[in-house]
Amino acid sequence: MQISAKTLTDTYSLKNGIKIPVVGFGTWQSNNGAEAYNAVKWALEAGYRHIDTAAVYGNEESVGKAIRDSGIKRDDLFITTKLWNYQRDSYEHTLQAFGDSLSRLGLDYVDLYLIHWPEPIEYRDHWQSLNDNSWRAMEKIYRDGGTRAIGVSNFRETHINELLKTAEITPMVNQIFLNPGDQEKNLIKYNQDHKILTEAYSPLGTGQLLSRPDLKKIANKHNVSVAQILIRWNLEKGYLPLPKSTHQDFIKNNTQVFDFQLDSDDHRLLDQMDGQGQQHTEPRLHDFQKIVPFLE
Ligand SMILES: NC(=O)C1=CN([C@@H]2O[C@H](COP(=O)(O)OP(=O)(O)OC[C@H]3O[C@@H](n4cnc5c(N)ncnc54)[C@H](OP(=O)(O)O)[C@@H]3O)[C@@H](O)[C@H]2O)C=CC1
Ligand SMILES: O=C1CO[C@H](CO)[C@@H](O)[C@@H]1O
Repeated sequence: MQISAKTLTDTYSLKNGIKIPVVGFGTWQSNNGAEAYNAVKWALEAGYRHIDTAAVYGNEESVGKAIRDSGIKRDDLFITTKLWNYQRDSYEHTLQAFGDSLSRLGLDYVDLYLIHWPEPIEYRDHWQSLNDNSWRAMEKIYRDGGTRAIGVSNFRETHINELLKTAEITPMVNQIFLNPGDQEKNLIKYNQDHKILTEAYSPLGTGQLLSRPDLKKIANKHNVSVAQILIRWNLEKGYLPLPKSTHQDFIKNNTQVFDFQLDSDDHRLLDQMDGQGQQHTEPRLHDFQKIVPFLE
């Protein structure tokens, strides 16, 4: 399918008019230090201008340093970070968590700030009020210019419906697990109806989709990699993929998604993959407490 984007710097528009580059670079499981630093450095060299991180990834310092060292004008970059569960038991803690993320990144503002998960296990019995409090703080951060857009991640229809009952500013983005194996058609329609841009996390299924023979067949037909097919599928659907890699050759390969297009046979095969393989799941939060000591 033809798409209007021709490069990584082409953009979608959020409902508040802010432009967001059509592909973002993922950084989960890129360790703070040389790994995350080099990955972001290579991504920026390869042409990415949109970087996705999160407090819980533990790498905001290295991500921020690579951004600052790149010499690229801040205005030309789009940086997302996310509010982690443990830091959002109150309005004040959300404000504090945001300030901590900004200092770790070494930036004056971010472009997008997301609530990372709607229903942290510990707060399950009162997730509505938890989200209301965090969202009020997100609105303040937005109004104060700390972020150019606000949104949510892993929210289902019910979570957004609840949020909309009290929100003064409505979410601009919903970042969800999305790839041909889990196509989330209803949630995407809901996002579209509410002018919420859908961002696709784990577009390569955290690497698990890359060895599928049916995808390899499509990739071979176009003489590209499976990763390129999956990123291109997202773009042709109008979503915003966030592929991650720590290898310079993969990082470059994943940018080359504008010189070929999927045909109707490919789309039919890709559509049939819905529901096959890994599906959206909620993590056990305790696992993350151990790996990110500064958030405990
Ligand atoms: N909001 C949320 O709750 C979540 C958000 N995310 C965001 O989405 C991003 C992407 O999702 P993620 O689950 O990390 O993984 P992806 O689906 O992007 O897959 C990444 C894996 O694919 C490998 N890979 C990447 N490109 C290639 C290639 N061209 N050839 C071969 N292998 C390749 C990587 O290898 P290697 O790294 O070794 O190079 C890595 O193992 C995250 O990094 C994060 O920013 C992810 C999960 C949850
Ligand atoms: O962004 C994230 C990285 O992946 C984790 C899943 O294992 C998520 O919990 C988290 O939201």
